[in-house]
Amino acid sequence: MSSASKMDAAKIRRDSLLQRNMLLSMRLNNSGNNENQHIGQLSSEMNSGNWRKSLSVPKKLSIKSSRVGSPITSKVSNINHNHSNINGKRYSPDRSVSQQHSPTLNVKSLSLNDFEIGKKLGKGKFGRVYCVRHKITGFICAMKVMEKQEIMQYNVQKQFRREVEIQSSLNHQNLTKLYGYFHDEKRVYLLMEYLVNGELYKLLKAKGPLDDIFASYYIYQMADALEYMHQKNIIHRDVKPENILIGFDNTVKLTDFGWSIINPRGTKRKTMCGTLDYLSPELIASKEYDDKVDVWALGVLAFELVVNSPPFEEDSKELTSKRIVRGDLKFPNHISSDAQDLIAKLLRHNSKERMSLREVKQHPWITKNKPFW
Ligand SMILES: Nc1ncnc2c1ncn2[C@@H]1O[C@H](COP(=O)(O)OP(=O)(O)OP(=O)(O)O)[C@@H](O)[C@H]1O
Repeated sequence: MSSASKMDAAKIRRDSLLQRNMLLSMRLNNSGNNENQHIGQLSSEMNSGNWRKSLSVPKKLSIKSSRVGSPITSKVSNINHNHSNINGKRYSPDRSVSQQHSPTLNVKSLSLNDFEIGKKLGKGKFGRVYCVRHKITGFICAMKVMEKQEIMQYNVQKQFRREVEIQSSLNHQNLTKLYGYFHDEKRVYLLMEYLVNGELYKLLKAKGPLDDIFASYYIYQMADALEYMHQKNIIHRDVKPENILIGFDNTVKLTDFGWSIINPRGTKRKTMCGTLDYLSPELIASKEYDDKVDVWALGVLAFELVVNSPPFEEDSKELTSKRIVRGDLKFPNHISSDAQDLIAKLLRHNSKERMSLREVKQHPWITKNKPFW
């Protein structure tokens, strides 16, 4: 190895360690955070309502460490400093995430009292997500807290059950893992893998557009995740940067399975869903569709990563829809010809002509950039 590449390798290792240490030095505290105090006061007594009914979540919580080994020098290594600003207890500095025990916990027997509640990571339509630490094992994960009343009020019990069932049935390095869930009188708590570097959407806003090395690495990982889902007859239906979280070493993970659906091979769907900029022509035209809608969304994602805006964006929804249906795709001059070729092959109006996810992973844009990941 040349001395320059040795230095690069050392820097990559340092960046990787820095990220890991940031997580380890995270402090968790309930003080000064009313919402957290509120959660802390909750009764942890479990009841046996309908919430458990028909859910096939894993009985055991088997927690594994993050992947170790760094690819590209981290463009995201600095975006997460806010995660270390939590006041309170400090984790033991001599235990890295990868060295944490892999405890096997019975999820059903867990309660809120078993966790220290840390920083609020975000808020969705039906709940808030916190970084939490399991008190006995020291394991860190993300906890999504949802009010039962809200779930019932909006009549989304069925959608919620499906989301939990689908997410807990998936096991892939580029899909956010759901370890399990428990509930008490008022709330349901989902325990998920904690993705330390937040949403891809925020990275794009802060540092986009991405260069081909980063963008191709992210697209490769998403293609692999979607191929795995499609092999299991599951369509995600809401691929977009807001639903992609970044972990260590630029690992990206698809999340939010709220729109995901099990779609047996050969059958077609009709429900309109997703986010306009990422909708395929067949969805816009309310035609029948299949898993190729995710392939289209991957093309929109690839375009957004390298250009920093979605390909058919216009001032109004109507104009955007028209451009999508027309297939009015234009590339800025600076986009590499390999990237253009891949994106154009993903954004084919006729869904049958869209490139397969396997072909995506072997496309020259991917293979030429792979050595630099
Ligand atoms: N596993 C996780 N690790 C780290 N941060 C997370 C994790 N899950 C969610 N978050 C953060 O919490 C925010 C809220 O997540 P949540 O899943 O509740 O809603 P959402 O997917 O953003 O929106 P919606 O509920 O509208 O679909 C996310 O935007 C993300 O920033």
